[in-house]
Amino acid sequence: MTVRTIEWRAGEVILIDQRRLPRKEVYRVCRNYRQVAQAIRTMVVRGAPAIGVAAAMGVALGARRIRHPKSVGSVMERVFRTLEDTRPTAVNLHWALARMRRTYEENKDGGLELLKQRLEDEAMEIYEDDIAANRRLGGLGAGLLKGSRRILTHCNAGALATAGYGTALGVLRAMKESGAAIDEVFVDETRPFLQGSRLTAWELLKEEIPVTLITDSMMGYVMQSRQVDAVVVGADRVAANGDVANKIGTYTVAVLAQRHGVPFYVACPTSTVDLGCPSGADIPIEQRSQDEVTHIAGSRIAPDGVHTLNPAFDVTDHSLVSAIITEKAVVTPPYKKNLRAVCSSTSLRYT
Ligand SMILES: CSC[C@@H](O)[C@@H](O)C(=O)COP(=O)(O)O
Repeated sequence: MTVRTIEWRAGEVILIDQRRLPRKEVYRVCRNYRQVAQAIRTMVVRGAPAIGVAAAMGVALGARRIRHPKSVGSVMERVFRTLEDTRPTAVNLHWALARMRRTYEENKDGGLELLKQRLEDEAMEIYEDDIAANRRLGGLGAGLLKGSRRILTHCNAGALATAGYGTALGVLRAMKESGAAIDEVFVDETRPFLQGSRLTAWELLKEEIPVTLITDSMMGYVMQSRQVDAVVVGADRVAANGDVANKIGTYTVAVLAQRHGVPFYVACPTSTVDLGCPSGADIPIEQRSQDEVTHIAGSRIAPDGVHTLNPAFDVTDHSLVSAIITEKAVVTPPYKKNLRAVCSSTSLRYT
């Protein structure tokens, strides 16, 4: 099955609208960088690697529409700033924009047409690199999870959350491709945005991987009743000490996994590791609209005027993480030393 999450087509960015899944497969066409920024902000496209790729394509779109060489500097600064400000937690967004900015700096004096081409090439390379990284980490993860037949995942870390293939779901895909038996994948629905029930369940069904949907409040029950052999989730940012920011509720899964002796794995490309961020306490946590909590699919489910909280992510302490599966290696504790060794030594600080 091929899910086309994101595509560059002759100067347009085509995105599957993830807000409409699973009921409708609708594709949105972004013709300028502002539309890409809006798509990221409103979760048409979501998932750390996918929003990084979308932002990179947004930069290429921004450059493409420049007509006068004199305005390059001011327009490009606006493009970078607008895309930077879309979502704060997923470091892949800032990582991809840093890559695009380097390309911009290296080519800004070489003529407008060349600059446009170089930015488009770089965005396409970020796209291809992400798929390649997912495939590699999927293979490494499949080796690590060998023998785990009942797996639990949270949120959506699939093809929809990346340029393709997926991270946590990439591991499951690679397991299936290698002939490993998967008896059951528990997917919790992941309130409030329901990435688990709407997106992960949809992807796994299409992939013909056995999926059992549970509500978030059932996680403890399935672990306590010994129905789960391993947990694998994605990540939005991994700090230098191995603390992991991921979708709200991940911390709860990790605590339960430790309580019940279930290994808790994080699957992410090294573009999700932020060596410039010392610990989870330094990761900015996005706070989203209260409507996501008070409404489901447009219907109000809470009384008018109720106070809500809507942090989109939480941080799982590295002591709860059994291993971090990247495209370069499976990283185990001590994370501070081993993450630095595995990732490149470049240590940019992304905010
Ligand atoms: C490979 S995706 C990893 C994470 O980005 C994913 O688990 C997640 O938390 C997505 O959050 P979202 O708010 O849907 O963008």
